[in-house]
Amino acid sequence: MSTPLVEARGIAKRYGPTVALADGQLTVHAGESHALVGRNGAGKSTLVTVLTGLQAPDEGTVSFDGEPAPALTDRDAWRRKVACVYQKPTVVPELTVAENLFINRQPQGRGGFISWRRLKTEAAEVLDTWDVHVDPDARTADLKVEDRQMVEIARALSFGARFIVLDEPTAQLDNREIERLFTRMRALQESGVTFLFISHHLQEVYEVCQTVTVLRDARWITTAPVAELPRAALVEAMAGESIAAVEEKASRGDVDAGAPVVLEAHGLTSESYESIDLTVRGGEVVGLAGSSGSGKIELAESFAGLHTPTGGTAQLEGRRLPFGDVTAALRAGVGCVPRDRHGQGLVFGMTVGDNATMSVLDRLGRYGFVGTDRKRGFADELIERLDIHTAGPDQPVSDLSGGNAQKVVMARALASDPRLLVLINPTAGVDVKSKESLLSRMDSARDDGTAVLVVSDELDDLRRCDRVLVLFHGRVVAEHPAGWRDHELIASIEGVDHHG
Ligand SMILES: Nc1ncnc2c1ncn2[C@@H]1O[C@H](COP(=O)(O)OP(=O)(O)OP(=O)(O)O)[C@@H](O)[C@H]1O
Repeated sequence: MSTPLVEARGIAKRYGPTVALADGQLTVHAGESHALVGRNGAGKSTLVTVLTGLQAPDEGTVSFDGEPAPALTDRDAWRRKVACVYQKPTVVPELTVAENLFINRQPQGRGGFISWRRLKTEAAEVLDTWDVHVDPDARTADLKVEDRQMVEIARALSFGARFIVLDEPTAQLDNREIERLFTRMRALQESGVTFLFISHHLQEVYEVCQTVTVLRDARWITTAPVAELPRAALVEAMAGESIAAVEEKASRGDVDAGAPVVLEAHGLTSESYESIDLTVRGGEVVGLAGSSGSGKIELAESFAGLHTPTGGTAQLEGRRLPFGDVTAALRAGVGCVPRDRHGQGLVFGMTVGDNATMSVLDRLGRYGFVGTDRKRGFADELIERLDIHTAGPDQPVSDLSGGNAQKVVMARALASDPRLLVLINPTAGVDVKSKESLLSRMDSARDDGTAVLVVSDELDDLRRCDRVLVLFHGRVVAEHPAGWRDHELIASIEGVDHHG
């Protein structure tokens, strides 16, 4: 067989007592799209930091095309080999696309000054070569996520790298954008680009990859052509147990039509949506679906104080819900899993336990004093209930894997026993098994009579809802009671069965 483009052998990496990787292996051949999958905390991101030269492994070797990887300090040599496009942008938002493409290597004109004209022409050339339709003069912050990802890919390719790691690239994209990304990936693959694709959406692995590597508990488990590893076997490799145990079916009881209305909104309007009327009863789970510009996220954020309507009212259990104030919304009884766990969800300098319990400190102890044991016990219970992979409540949240950090956000939203639970893409970045445990937390909140509003691009999440409202250009255009067929929901999300 030909020399692999990338080969990592026996990679070990420890952080103090935590073994992030004990035996990481990866062999990627030129021209393939290779999936890297595993449960939250399995070691995927750790392997990527080693493969991209951001960290040296404690043990093991990496080679590219049969040659040992460059020295860690030789950043230019690494840039010519590999790049990773993360969920969080690595481009500078305030700069233009052209400036980002040539950051730190601007073409120089006469007298050593930066030649802005040349910079723009060369940027346009790079974008053109890789068929990226983005204005080089656009401010990067104004780009849509999919365009920002393409600019990052083009930048990596312009350095000479032909191996691109995509770390959960679909997490913030809607269905149509995902299809476009896959089309671009296939085209780039034909031009000789090789991808390592990390995703918790296994159907995507089957759609766009030819080979898959599974990590579990910090170890390499298997590498196989995707065609030879059916879904059940793949989940079993990831979870170490059979699929039946992982995906026990959810039972969804009917909502009590006489249950009291918990949330009632009238005529809600903002720059993102218009004239929205909405009611959610106790024990009811209402889904909000729509494409990325539909206003569904802003609408849900309005109830948690994260987005401010310009008109209309909302009442929570008969009391007016204050807008634009997160603390007031929390006090009024709203728990929220926000869309951005980095910006809105977690305090990264604090421990897992402090983050999970910070919204309920006043309830854990009187007069602001909280017994450490009490808090610890409460945090331990949340960690256990949500299956959070951590060394314990004292571990800083910044040390957690992405999916486990998301579970801490969920723990915090549930800790205050909210009357209304607002969940925005709650299962983003969460592995198959943890997804079940998160969704079953949603089910038990419903059983306790909580009203739940969930925004998601995941059909699996929306299937758990009693009804799904579809937004299109800021208006509710369809309502689907539970039991809808996938194609019906997708058609109304895409605006096919109505005239928005
Ligand atoms: N800087 C760090 N300090 C301490 N522990 C860390 C650090 N980075 C990662 N870990 C630990 O290493 C383990 C592997 O984490 P990693 O981020 O590689 O997992 P992952 O497979 O990418 O998970 P996810 O799917 O949730 O993103 C986890 O237990 C994590 O808590």
